[in-house]
Amino acid sequence: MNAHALKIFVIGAGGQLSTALEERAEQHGTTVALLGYPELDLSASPELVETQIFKAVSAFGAQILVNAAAYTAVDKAEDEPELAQAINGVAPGIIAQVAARLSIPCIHVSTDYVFDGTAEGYRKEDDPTSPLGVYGQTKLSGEMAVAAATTDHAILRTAWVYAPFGANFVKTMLRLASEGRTELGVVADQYGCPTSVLDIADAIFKVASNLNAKPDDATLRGIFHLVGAGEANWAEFARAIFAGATLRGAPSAAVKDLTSAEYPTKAKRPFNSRLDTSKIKHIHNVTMPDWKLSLDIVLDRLIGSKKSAS
Ligand SMILES: NC(=O)C1=CN([C@@H]2O[C@H](COP(=O)(O)OP(=O)(O)OC[C@H]3O[C@@H](n4cnc5c(N)ncnc54)[C@H](OP(=O)(O)O)[C@@H]3O)[C@@H](O)[C@H]2O)C=CC1
Ligand SMILES: Cc1cn([C@H]2C[C@H](O)[C@@H](COP(=O)(O)OP(=O)(O)O[C@H]3O[C@@H](C)C(=O)[C@@H](O)[C@H]3O)O2)c(=O)[nH]c1=O
Ligand SMILES: [Mg+2]
Repeated sequence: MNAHALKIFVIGAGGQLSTALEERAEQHGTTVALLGYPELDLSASPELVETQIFKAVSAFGAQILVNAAAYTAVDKAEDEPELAQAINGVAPGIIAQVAARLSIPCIHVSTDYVFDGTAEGYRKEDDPTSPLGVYGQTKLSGEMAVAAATTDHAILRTAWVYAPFGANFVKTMLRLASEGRTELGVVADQYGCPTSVLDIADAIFKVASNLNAKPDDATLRGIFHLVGAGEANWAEFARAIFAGATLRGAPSAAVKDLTSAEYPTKAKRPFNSRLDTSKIKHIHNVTMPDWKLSLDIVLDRLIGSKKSAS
């Protein structure tokens, strides 16, 4: 182990992002420690949550604190607003307070669902927020709690996250096809930027290193949009997944375009979730790959490499 390795403490374990951070720590020359459920329950009393996190983070001697935990069940959140608010709205403020007490930067992760998706084009960091549902509302209050607790923060808004592990849209599509579904209806009127969690993790290591190197540089702090390059609607994303599955000899399904009205869900989703990433590129020198290239990497891990045509 590198004695000079940056020490990063991650809240959350077993989720898409926490798993990716753990997996990629070494190749970034960092040492990562994680604390997640069930050892830590972010919906427990704020006093208990703060005590547990403070103890673990200070014992590790962390130089950066990353919150990778969240309540991410968008529809279920409509029925459990208090639980979602405790985890997404309140806990991030406690985590950021611990970072402030220890004088270390806090990196927090948020979502495109803080926007209502009614504006055209790509959203910038200071565009007005207006979440449509409980998940987005609670994530927005988490952003505000972090900002209120410490100026030494980076809030990274990402979207449409997929990974070779955990629960995500790519794995859901592949599973439905492998269960024998030959046609799937998928919404084609919600647009956004699919993002590989492997790219998010790489960006977080870069941002962590920048924050650590320049503790007094305010321009490195604040809100940043961090999504895969390019754009898609969910039906296009599904078609790309199945095209990749076919090339790898795995089961695929035909995709039928649906409107959101034809695919009713408990929570409303934004129609336009496209995020502009020029700020993080300019300030942190983070360039996100095209989502189609990153999808290939994730599909290689999930179902193997492409079969050669000859
Ligand atoms: N997934 C997506 O499409 C998107 C995610 N984001 C944001 O990215 C971040 C990472 O999300 P991602 O990794 O994809 O999410 P996952 O759902 O894969 O992981 C969430 C993690 O939070 C943990 N968690 C949930 N409840 C608690 C609790 N009460 N106490 C402690 N830990 C808890 C989960 O643990 P357990 O599994 O044990 O419940 C899990 O490890 C989150 O901030 C999310 O809001 C933003 C945009 C899109
Ligand atoms: C499974 C399925 C989903 N859909 C639709 C529902 C939804 O509009 C879209 C994607 O489905 P999901 O369940 O992955 O959507 P959802 O859980 O809303 O995904 C969101 O998760 C949270 C955590 C975020 O922060 C967002 O960025 C976004 O990634 O596709 C279909 O149209 N057909 C299907 O067969
Ligand atoms: Mg979901």
